[in-house]
Amino acid sequence: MMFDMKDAAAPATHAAYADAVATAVQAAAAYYADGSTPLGDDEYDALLRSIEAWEQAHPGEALPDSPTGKVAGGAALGDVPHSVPMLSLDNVFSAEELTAWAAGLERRLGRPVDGWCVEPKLDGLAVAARYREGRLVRLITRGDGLAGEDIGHAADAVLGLPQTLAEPIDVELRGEVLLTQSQFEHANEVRTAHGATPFANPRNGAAGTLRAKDRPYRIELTFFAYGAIGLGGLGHSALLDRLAALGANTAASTAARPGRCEGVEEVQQRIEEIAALRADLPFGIDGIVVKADAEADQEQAGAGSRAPRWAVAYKLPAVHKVTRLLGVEWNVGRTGVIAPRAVLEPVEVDGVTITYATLHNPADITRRGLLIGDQVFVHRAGDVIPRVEAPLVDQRTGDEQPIAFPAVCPRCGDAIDTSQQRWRCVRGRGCQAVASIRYAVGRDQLDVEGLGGTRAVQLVEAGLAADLADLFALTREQLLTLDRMGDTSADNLIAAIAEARTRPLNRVFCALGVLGTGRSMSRRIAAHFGSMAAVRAADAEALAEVDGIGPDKAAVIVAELVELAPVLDKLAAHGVGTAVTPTAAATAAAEDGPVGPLAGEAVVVTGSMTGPLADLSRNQMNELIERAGGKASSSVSKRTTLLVAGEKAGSKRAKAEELGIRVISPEDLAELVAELLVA
Ligand SMILES: NC(=O)c1ccc[n+]([C@@H]2O[C@H](COP(=O)([O-])OP(=O)(O)OC[C@H]3O[C@@H](n4cnc5c(N)ncnc54)[C@H](O)[C@@H]3O)[C@@H](O)[C@H]2O)c1
Ligand SMILES: [Zn+2]
Repeated sequence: MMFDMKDAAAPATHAAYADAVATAVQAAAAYYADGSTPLGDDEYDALLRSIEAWEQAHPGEALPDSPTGKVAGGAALGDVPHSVPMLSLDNVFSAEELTAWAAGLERRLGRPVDGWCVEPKLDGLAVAARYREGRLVRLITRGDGLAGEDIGHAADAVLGLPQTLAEPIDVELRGEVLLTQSQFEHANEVRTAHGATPFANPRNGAAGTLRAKDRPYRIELTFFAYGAIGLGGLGHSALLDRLAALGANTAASTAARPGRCEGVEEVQQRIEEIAALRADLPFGIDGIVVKADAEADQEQAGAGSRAPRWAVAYKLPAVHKVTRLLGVEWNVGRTGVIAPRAVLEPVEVDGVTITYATLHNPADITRRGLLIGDQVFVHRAGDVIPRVEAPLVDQRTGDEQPIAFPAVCPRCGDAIDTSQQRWRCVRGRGCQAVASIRYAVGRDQLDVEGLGGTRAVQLVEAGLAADLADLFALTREQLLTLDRMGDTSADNLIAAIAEARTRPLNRVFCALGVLGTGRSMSRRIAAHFGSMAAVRAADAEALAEVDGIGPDKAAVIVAELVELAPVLDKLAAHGVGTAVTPTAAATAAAEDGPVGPLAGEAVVVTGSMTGPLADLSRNQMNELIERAGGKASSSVSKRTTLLVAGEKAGSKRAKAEELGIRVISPEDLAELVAELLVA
């Protein structure tokens, strides 16, 4: 199967072994007390496996407080004795281990197992619920397996755990109590509203809630029954049906319903099915439990001191991991929604490294009580976007900082509509329009003078322009309808726009604001394809041929261009960006290599320009160099062949001299490319 947890190597020395035991004991104590462990479950499991490995290699030397072989690792206690011990489960981590385990059970029985039951391993806490004449009289935790804690005070708030059964019988139900995802979200909302610290994850919340007494608020939990004492004569799947008939909630009410399987192959298949459902289940599972279904098989197999021999947990990779919240970014979507995103210290969850997680909306941040610098639980399952669950409040150092909420739209600077949970720029879609027009008319793109600041806002608000292509359709009469727009400014603006019509392809492309394509990438794309039509016709593979575009970026560019199709069509209709630039490839093919006064040169420009080049921006300089057949770049390296050093050239000049690179002045360069300057 796809899940594989490598056995950790045994500690090398006795001291390392003792350290490992101490770490595990501490983690388990925190985990069973209120779930506040700093270890992810897979880290704990790996630690336990390494402890086991050492103990197997050193028989008789195990430390007495070692967690191996104990229910709850010996960390939980209680004073209400259990009628029948409440055991844990042995684990397997792969299809091979499961097959070996099943074969072992059949060897022990001396016959094939008479059917299996496969069900979700609910990620909560085991409880025993005692009923007398059908009425709930006692609710107890698992504790150390022999005795647990009385948590009767919490019974009221546990949904799916009936106060009265459908029949007046004496019975003890066993099952799991957990917080569903929505119960967890609600719990943290209620807790932060009461000034209490949020729960780090649902399991932690379930543990804390079951224990707590006299809280000024109520948090609901959910019960799933999966066993009973006193309902003999039934196989496991029949027992589950009976529990449901008595009125208890079981996993049969969920998409991951328990099912009987005949052979191990069928078991494997159902495991895959339930694993695939995991991300969409409204509650957490940390594995899948496989049980021999027949009562006769169960009785004959019996139990060890920690776990039954007729059932096993097939563990799924941990979906909760602890990492650090480094910051929060606020991104404005195309419709103006302002969404916060958590920036995380990279952490691997289920084979994928995560650096971002969703925070949904500002209320969500408040509800989770997050601070920058917090250790947080992140959750990732399947292809769902990872989410931050909550901080580990007792790991705080005091250096954590509050998360700053934006006061104005981070994209256009206008006000934010905070009346809904999802914050939105008051401009809605117009926010994108203003920002994208402002970018498009910038000095290094279309360079339209007189369209900065409020003019772009006015055009968008008057409905005269929704994107950069609309600028080319503007008439003098339309402009004159705008506030504070006189004849002269209207004429000037019309003239500036007319001039922008003739901008070369690289600048028009850059003006589109396609993700990941700044000035220099736009130059490369323009040089490679030669026309907007060729860029639009390119698929990801063709785009990936451009220097610096990998397959991921190529796919993003293709997707963005598809979205921009209406804008590109309008631009083409206005004749903007349609001029054909001789492509680098065509030039090379025709002339056996690039041509021009800077052919073959890798050029870097530094310092301020003087002489004939004094007025050129850095972008214009780079364009000039490329028109002259050179390759412009921004940093000096061994590949650089020419440095143009203007006034106040600093470290780049020093580095070029150190590398023995030819250094010339702006005037020298102007002379070299004089032909192009005249044109
Ligand atoms: N992160 C940590 O620091 C830390 C510390 C201690 C333990 N743990 C985790 O706890 C687990 C060990 O705890 P455990 O002893 O409670 O055992 P377990 O969780 O591996 O398995 C036994 C438990 O599974 C539960 N369960 C859920 N669904 C069930 C079903 N359908 N049928 C039967 N039982 C079902 C029951 O509560 C049962 O007691 C390990 O997986 C470990 O990762 C983590
Ligand atoms: Zn905005």
